[in-house]
Parts: sequence; structure tokens; C-alpha cells
Amino acid sequence: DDENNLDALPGPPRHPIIGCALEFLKISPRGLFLKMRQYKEDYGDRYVIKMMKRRILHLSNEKDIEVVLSHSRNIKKSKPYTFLEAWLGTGLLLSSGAKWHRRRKILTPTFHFNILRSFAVVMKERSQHLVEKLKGVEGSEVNLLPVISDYTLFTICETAMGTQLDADKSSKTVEYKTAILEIGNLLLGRLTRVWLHNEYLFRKFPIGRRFEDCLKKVHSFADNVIMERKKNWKPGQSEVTEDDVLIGEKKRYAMLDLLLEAEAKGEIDLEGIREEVNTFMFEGHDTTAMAIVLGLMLIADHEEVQNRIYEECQKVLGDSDRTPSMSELADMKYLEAVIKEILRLYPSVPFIAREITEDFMLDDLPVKKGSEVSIHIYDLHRQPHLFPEPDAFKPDRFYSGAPMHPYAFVPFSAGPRNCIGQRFAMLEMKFVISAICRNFRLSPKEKGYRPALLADMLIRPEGPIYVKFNRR
Ligand code: HEM
Repeated sequence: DDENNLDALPGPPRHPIIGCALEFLKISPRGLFLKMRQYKEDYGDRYVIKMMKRRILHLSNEKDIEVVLSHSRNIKKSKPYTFLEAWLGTGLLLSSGAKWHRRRKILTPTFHFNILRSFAVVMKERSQHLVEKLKGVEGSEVNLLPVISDYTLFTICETAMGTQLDADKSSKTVEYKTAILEIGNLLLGRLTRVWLHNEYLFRKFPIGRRFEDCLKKVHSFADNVIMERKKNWKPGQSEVTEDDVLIGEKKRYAMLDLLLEAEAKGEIDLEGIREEVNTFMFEGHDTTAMAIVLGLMLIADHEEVQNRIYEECQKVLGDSDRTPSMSELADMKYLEAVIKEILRLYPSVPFIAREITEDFMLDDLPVKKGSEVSIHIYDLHRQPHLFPEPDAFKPDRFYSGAPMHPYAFVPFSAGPRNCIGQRFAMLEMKFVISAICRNFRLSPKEKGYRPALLADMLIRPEGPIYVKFNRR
């Protein structure tokens, strides 16, 4: 085992050969979440965990995070992400090097403003459906996650693949939806059981076989959609022209159409399309669902925040009950501040991790190739020197326009590997939260309740969250 500068940093006790591995034996998802918070208390915002030969540098201060995230070549993802590879292949989220650069270039236009306008039509309709659904359960305590997951899953499915999951209740669609939701739980089960990290052992256990089964269903559904869409697709059909800006909302693109366009130009093959469609389905539904669920919980608990969102909607839209346009949503600055404050307290992706492929300096600390770096967005966002009273929900932090360190708030990451779906996600959250606050007064089941959180690739509450919706 080589000498390494990182060994001089603080961290949990390291034993010969195994390092800190004993700390993590038999740990529950809840235990792991608490342990990571405790380490930050004990060892500060730059510490090291050694696991066998692996050295993982944990960071939660804005200056270090800026150096890592803005590095143009240290963009390789580290170990925990490989569990996703069987599902997503090496699509945009997991690829690195030249392949990542190529894909990022092909996919960037997918989130171009004009195309977002077409996605906005779907979001508008979906948020209206959701409001109607909530009217049906008015006054009762609603378990948010199942309702909101349907909303985000249906939205991403229609925008990514052009398929309406709820229009057709065939066994294939139900199977797809159930399998996608189950994969999330199986991944969590694997992440927190160290012995299941080994690929061979994982496949031997029932959890591994179940995972395999779900993957088959998800892949076969996506493959069918891709082939169907390809059959009816003609070159040039999904090129965005200036006319589309004028007719705007009439055309409906799916992300898949733009990938088929790239295929016709020889930029990507069918396997690549499959990777990217699966990547969008994964990245595009649970992330937004968690933010909306935890956000509605916070809004329900803060009547003054609800009232200000409502008043802002009234100011922008007057008494008409139509849904807002994209530019009207852009004018809702208070709503935007609320969403940012939600993502500060509950960043859907609580940490990200890199494998270092090129030596670099972290201020005065050399970090060698082969080390790993974990960036704790959750802890960064609760640093008291950046956000006084860090646990309090105060949207005015983002409304006042006070300057902030550019890497103090990074729910979508930052730098070259930031979230490509960031504007899509913000738009989706604005549609749904404004639609809900215009129609309902929200109240919590229990005032001041905050759920216990679990350590996972996404932030996850331990139990259900209930909110009551009463019509305004
Ligand atoms: C609240 C919602 C969301 C949050 C908080 C979020 C957050 C993030 C973060 C932190 C990353 C960086 C991951 C890393 O470095 O390992 C990321 C990457 C990514 N996100 Fe999002 N995301 C959200 C929604 C979406 C949506 C709706 C889509 C697609 C429609 C999407 C697609 C992606 C993709 C493809 C990447 C990989 C980009 C790359 O490596 O080039 N995300 N997201």
C-alpha cells in the first residue's frame, strides 16, 4: 500500500489492511445516513475513509467542491454508480472520457428551450390531472409518494419516449411501472449490504435474481417503444425549425425522436439510444418525485409560504383559471426561491462521487490518481456559514438576491458534469407546485414533522409523508 498524503487527514479509525471497513458492517440505510452526518461533526468538512486499498476523500465545503466539480478531466464516476450499469449501460450518467463528450454533445439540444416548450405541454396536462385527482381525495390525509411518483413517472415517460403510461392499462405498462419502482428498492438493499457489492454474490442471492427479472421487463418495454417509434419515424421529422417556435405548443417531441435523428446521422446506434432512454427514465422521475414530496411537506407546514405562492400566481395570472405559460412561470420569482430552498434542504441527489483519473491539487493538498472523492451536497447545503439557521425553511434566502458563493448551492451539481435535465426539472416542479397551491390549502398531518432520512443514491424519507389538501 503506497504512501499517500490523504492518510494524514482525519477520519474514522483505520485498521491495518481492512481500513475502516468494520464501521460499515451490518449498517442499516438509516444508520449509514446518521453515520455520515456524525463523521462531518467529528472530522470536519475534509476527511478520509479508507476501505481496504481504497481511499475516499469526503468533502462538504464550497471551496474544495468548486475545485473538484470544475475540473474538466476528473469526470469519471466511482464505485457506487457501477450498480446502475446493468440497467443504464454506459449512457450519459455513467460514461466517461470521449464517449461521455460525444453523448453530451448529442443530447444537449434535447433540452433546448424550444423543445422544453413541447415538454411543457405534457407537464401542464399532467399537473392538471394531478389537481383533479387531489380534488377527489380532498380533506383526507394523502400519502404523497405514490401519487407524486405517478405524476413524475408519467411525465418523463411521455416526454422521453412519447408513451402515455396511464392511457393504456395493459399488463406490459403496469409491469413496467412496477418494475421501475421496484428497481429503486432493490438498489437500496444492495447499497447497504457490503457483501452484495460483489457482482457474483449479488446474482446468487434472491435480491440479485429479482433485480435481473425487473431489468428484463424494463429493457424489453423500452426496446419495444424504441422500435415502434422508429417504425413510424422519418428523417427530418424532429428537427426543430423557427416555425416550431411560432406554432410552439402544437408539436410534441419525445427525447427519443431526437435520438432517432442522431441515429440517422450516424452519431449514435440503437444500443446507444437504449442506454440514453433508460438513463432519462432513471434520472428523470425519482429525483423530481423526492423534491416534490419533501417540498409539499415543507409548504404544508408553512402557511405564509403557501399564501405568498398563491398571491404570486394571482398577480401573474389574475383571476383566470388557465395554467401558466413558460414565461409566466419564469416571472414567478418567489416560487423559484421556494423550490431552491426545498432543494437546499433536501437535495434529491445527496452526494456524488468521482474516481480521480488525473493528479490534482486541492488547495495545498495533492490528490493522487486512483483516489475517490465524495461530495456531500446535503452537508454543504447545511453549512451554517453559508446558510445561517441551516435547518430552517426560509425561501427568502433565495428571494433577497443576496450574493452567494457559486458552489454553495449545487443541487444539480455544477461544472462540466452538471445535470443536463436541470431546466426540465425546475419547470416540472414549477408547474406542479403552482397548480397545487392555486387550488388547495395544504396542511400537515402533524405540525413540524420531519421524516428520518435514509442513505441511498437519492434522498429518501424512511416512512410515508401525509398532507391534507383543502380546496381554496
Ligand atoms: C430535482 C430534480 C433533479 C436533481 C436534483 C438532479 C440532480 C442531478 C445531479 C446532482 C447530477 C450529477 C450526478 C453526478 O455527478 O453523479 C445529475 C446528472 C444528470 N441528470 Fe439530473 N437531476 C434532476 C432531474 C433530472 C431530470 C428531470 C433529468 C432528465 C430529464 C435528469 C438527467 C440527468 C442526466 C442525464 C445526468 C447525467 C449528466 C452527465 O453526466 O452529463 N436529471 N442530476
